[in-house]
Amino acid sequence: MFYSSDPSIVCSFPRVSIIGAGRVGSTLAQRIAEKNLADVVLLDIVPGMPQGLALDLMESRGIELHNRRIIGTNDYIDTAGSEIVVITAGLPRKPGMTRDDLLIINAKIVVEAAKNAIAHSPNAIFIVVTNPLDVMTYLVGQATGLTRPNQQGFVAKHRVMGMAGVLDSARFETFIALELGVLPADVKAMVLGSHGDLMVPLPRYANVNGVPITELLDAPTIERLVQRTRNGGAEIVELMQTGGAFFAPASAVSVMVESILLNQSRLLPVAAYLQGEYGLNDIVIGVPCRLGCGGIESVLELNLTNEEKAALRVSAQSVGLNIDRAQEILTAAKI
Ligand SMILES: NC(=O)c1ccc[n+]([C@@H]2O[C@H](COP(=O)([O-])OP(=O)(O)OC[C@H]3O[C@@H](n4cnc5c(N)ncnc54)[C@H](O)[C@@H]3O)[C@@H](O)[C@H]2O)c1
Ligand SMILES: O=C(O)C[C@H](O)C(=O)O
Repeated sequence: MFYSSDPSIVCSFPRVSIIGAGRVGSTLAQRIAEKNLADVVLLDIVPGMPQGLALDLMESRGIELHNRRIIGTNDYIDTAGSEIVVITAGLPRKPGMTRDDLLIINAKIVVEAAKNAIAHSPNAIFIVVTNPLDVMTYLVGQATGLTRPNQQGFVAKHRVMGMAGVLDSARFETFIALELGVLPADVKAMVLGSHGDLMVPLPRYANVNGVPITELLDAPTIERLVQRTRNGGAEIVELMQTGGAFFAPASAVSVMVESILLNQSRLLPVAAYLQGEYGLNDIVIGVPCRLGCGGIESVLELNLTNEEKAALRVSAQSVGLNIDRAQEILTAAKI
């Protein structure tokens, strides 16, 4: 016997919209659905493609034992009311390119995506993935208005962030675990700064179940692992020849989504809009943040050495130059 439902009770799962249903976007949709975190809307400009991916993912639900809905679409109207919007739309780099070489082409795509998404989900938290990551996150902050003061002078910068540090840290942890032959989950590391050659891995903070790696590895070995981490994205681009990494990037975004939706307050390296933290202003760069239901709950200011501070500053300067470049291009194109 079924009881009739009370119409005032609305049972709904959170909704995460993913703009760009390519390799990172579609893998992320799978991770979110299979972790039973949220219903997913996959949006892409290619007609039929996100719809096909969504149907394929829906058909795996009975086998994977979850009941999350996955919708594929080319229309932002279907993203309405999303708690989180993840932007992966844009081109990946090819062998020989830097991430900064994607600046011009991806800036326009990302700004358009951000404007469309916030128009339909005004309360959403934005997670940017598209490269060059720090600059794209800055542009999303501007395009959505989240990093500008509203009429009451309030800046909703906690609702916009970029994913890079979780991935770069996972790479550093992987290389440490491979070197030492230990379980990857026992290794903890933190990589700050921009998502590029000037990223700032922090060996001082890396450890295996609390034992600092400086007690387990000699300085030249640590330096080799740091350099491999800095080159981690390019290493995969060179091997694959047709685009970049997507399994680990999707895992990295999914832990950020999880920490927000489940209000876990995890301390993760996140590309955040800074207003004075670490002596940096009006810039997006990777720093340790607590992620909870409101987005970025706080930025943790580590007691960095002078050398680490200088590396972070150099990293931020290069992001700043590219932000200026992107803004000139967008202004010239009247976007
Ligand atoms: N931050 C990171 O750590 C990280 C990690 C991996 C990839 N990335 C970046 O993420 C981006 C996507 O990578 P990918 O491997 O998924 O690439 P991909 O080519 O597989 O997918 C990109 C998708 O974006 C879509 N797209 C293009 N313009 C669009 C628009 N205007 N609106 C909606 N969709 C649009 C394309 O049709 C394509 O399906 C790249 O810029 C890549 O460099 C960043
Ligand atoms: O390296 C790339 O171009 C993709 C991504 O930023 C990565 O680090 O894997």
